[in-house]
Amino acid sequence: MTGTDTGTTSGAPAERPRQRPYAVLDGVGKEFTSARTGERETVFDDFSLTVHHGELVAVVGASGTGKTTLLHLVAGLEHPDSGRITLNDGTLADGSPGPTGANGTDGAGPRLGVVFQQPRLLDWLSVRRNVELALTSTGLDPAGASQALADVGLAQYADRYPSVLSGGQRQRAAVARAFAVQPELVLLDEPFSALDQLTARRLRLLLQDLWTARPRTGLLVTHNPLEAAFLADRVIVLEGRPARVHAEFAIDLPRPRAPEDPRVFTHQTEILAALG
Ligand SMILES: Nc1ncnc2c1ncn2[C@@H]1O[C@H](COP(=O)(O)OP(=O)(O)OP(=O)(O)O)[C@@H](O)[C@H]1O
Repeated sequence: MTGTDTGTTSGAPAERPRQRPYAVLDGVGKEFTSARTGERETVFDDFSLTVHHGELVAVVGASGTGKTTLLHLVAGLEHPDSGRITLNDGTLADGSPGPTGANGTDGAGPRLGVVFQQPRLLDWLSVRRNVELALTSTGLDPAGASQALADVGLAQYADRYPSVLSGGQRQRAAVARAFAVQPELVLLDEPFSALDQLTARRLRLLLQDLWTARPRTGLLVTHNPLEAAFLADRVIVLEGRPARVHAEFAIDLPRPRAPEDPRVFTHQTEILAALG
């Protein structure tokens, strides 16, 4: 394991942060009805995975294996048909039919920060207002928006509208919105795959800076083995239908990491090989 920790500042006896489970999927099953054939597709069957406190787990795998579904299950956007999902020891969802919304909970689940492939900003609000809205809707002080935008290098663009920003700046704003709420869990769904290579590289470095400043717990879905090796503490390779963990890699490198570090490259090569 690396030398980073969860950022917990309490003087409690040294805890092993990456050994405490945070997100636990236990025997999860998930089926969909295929829009094309009308048949049931079992994406997950008896699937288990644990993400530990302070750990960033990257999920890679061929298209259609269920990476985004996995993220949606953890976000509470999809409900498992069977099994159980717990976040920080609280049940997020179990396989029983329950109320919709926050996946069968009373809606007071843990605070999530989510970054999607597209920034999903509200075009009629300034960047600052977009971030403020995330803060107020989670009961936080909107004044935190300025710092969150400064943290991603957007201080001087705070009062502009998303439409006048570049794609990279918009995605920076989306990252600011996700991190502004001080999330317990960060969910990243191919966050940089819509950007050109240079911009994606800069955003990865930014994400690493944010993570190094304050390590968090996270799940990153990506098609990019370099991104997985560079950012994650652990990489899982999903394969098959129903999906199973075909391979798993611990990325035991200290942060900050350099994308061109040969050790990152070695892990990238291993992941690529596992992807076949
Ligand atoms: N809401 C839905 N309704 C019906 N089928 C769905 C739904 N969501 C996902 N699926 C199906 O579940 C399977 C897994 O989809 P998912 O998007 O999780 O895969 P993925 O690994 O993220 O793929 P990609 O890398 O292409 O984004 C696919 O066959 C998809 O069509």
